[in-house]
Amino acid sequence: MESTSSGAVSRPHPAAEAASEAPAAVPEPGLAVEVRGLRKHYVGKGADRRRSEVVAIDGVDLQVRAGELVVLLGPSGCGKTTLLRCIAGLERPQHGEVRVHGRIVFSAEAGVFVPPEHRHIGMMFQSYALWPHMTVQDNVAYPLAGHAPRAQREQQVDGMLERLGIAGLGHRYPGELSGGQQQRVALARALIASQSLVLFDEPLSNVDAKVRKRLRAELREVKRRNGFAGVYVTHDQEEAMELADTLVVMESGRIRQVGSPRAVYERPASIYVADFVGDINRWPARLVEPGRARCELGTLQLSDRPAQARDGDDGWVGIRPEHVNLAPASAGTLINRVPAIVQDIVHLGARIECRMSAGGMPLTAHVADAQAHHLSVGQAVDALLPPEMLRWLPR
Ligand SMILES: Nc1ncnc2c1ncn2[C@@H]1O[C@H](COP(=O)(O)OP(=O)(O)OP(=O)(O)O)[C@@H](O)[C@H]1O
Repeated sequence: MESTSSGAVSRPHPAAEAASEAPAAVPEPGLAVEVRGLRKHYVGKGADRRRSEVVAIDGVDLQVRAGELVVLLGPSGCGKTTLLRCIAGLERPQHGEVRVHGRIVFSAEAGVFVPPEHRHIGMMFQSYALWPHMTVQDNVAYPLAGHAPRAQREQQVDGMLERLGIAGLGHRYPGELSGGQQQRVALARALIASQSLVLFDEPLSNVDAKVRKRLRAELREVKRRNGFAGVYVTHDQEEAMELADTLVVMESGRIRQVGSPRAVYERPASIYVADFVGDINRWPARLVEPGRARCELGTLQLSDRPAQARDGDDGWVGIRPEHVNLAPASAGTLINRVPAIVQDIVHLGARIECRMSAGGMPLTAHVADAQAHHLSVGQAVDALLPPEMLRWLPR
C-alpha cells in the first residue's frame, strides 16, 4: 500500500490536478468511492485574532457505486468542496478513511495518504481550466505526459475524442470551440486520467443559465454512453436534480439526507432539506395524536409520518405548492380545508402561482391556466391540503 507524506496542501493549477499516472484498469463492479467517518478542520484566526477552528467536514460517510453520479448539494460553506478535495487527495483530513475502488487512499488511523496523482481520479473544474495555448489534443493528453510513448498517447486521446463525439477537433485551441465542445474536452481530459471516476467541482458555475441547461443535457448524454462514476459539487438545486443518480444534501459539514432526487424532493427528511430542495409551504407544528399535527392553520391530518416521530414532537408540516388544490370557499367539512384569501396571481412562464394568505400566513398553490382565469385578488377560496401530500418535517 502506498503511503505518504503531505502536510499542508496548496492548490495547484487545476490542469495539473487533473494529472494522474497511467489510467487504472477498469475496476470490478462495486464501490467507486467509500468515505467513512471523515472529519476535516482548518485552523485559522477568528475576527478577534485568536486561534480558531473551522470544522469543514464533520463525521461524513459516503458511498458512490460504480457508474453512479452522486451530487453534493448545499449552501455556500457547507463543506462540499472540502469533501471533494479530501477524496481527490488535495486535502488531508484529521479523521476517517477514504477508499477508491476498494483501495485505501487515506486512513487517519493507519497513517495512509496516497497523493492525488496516484489515486486514479479524473477531475473537472469551474470553467474547465483548459490550457488556452495548447491544442485540444495536448490538453487531453496532459494527464498522460511521461506515462506512455507519444504514439500510444495520441492513439488514446484520439479514442477518447471519438468516444465523446469530438473527433476531428484535436488540432483546435480551446478559444476556437463552443461551450459544449469545451466541456467535452475537459471531460475527455478527466476521463483519460481515470475512465471510471471523475470529480466535478461546479464545472458549470461560470456559464450563463441557458447554456448551462444545454451543457447539463450533454453531460447526461455523455454519462449515459460512458458510464463513469462521479461526485459532482453544486449549489444549484436544478442542476443537482437533473444530474444526480443520488443526491446528497449537506449542511454545516454534515450530510442531512441521501436519496434519489425524487425521493429527496417528495420525502424531505427535515425542514432544512425541504427548504433547500424546491419550494414548500410550511408551518411550525406539533404532533398531537397519530396522524394529526396542530399548527396555526388548525389541526391537519397526515397520511404518514416518519417512523421515529412521536406525539408531542415539535417540528413543521409542509406541502409543495403543486399539491395544494383550490376550491370555491365553502363551509364544508372537507379534510384539511384551509380558508384563504388570494393575494396575487403570478405567471412564471411554465407555471402560474396563486399566492394567498391563510390565517395571516403565506400559502402558495400552482394553478392551471384555466383555473387562474377564475381567480382574482381579494377572493376568498378554500385551499385543500391532501393528507397524503402533507409532510411532517422534523427540525
Ligand atoms: N483553506 C481553508 N482555510 C480555512 N477555512 C477553510 C479553508 N477552506 C475552506 N474553509 C472553510 O471550510 C468551510 C467549508 O468550505 P467549503 O469550500 O468546503 O464549502 P462549500 O460548500 O464548497 O462552499 P462553496 O459553495 O461556497 O464553494 C467554510 O466555512 C470555509 O470557510
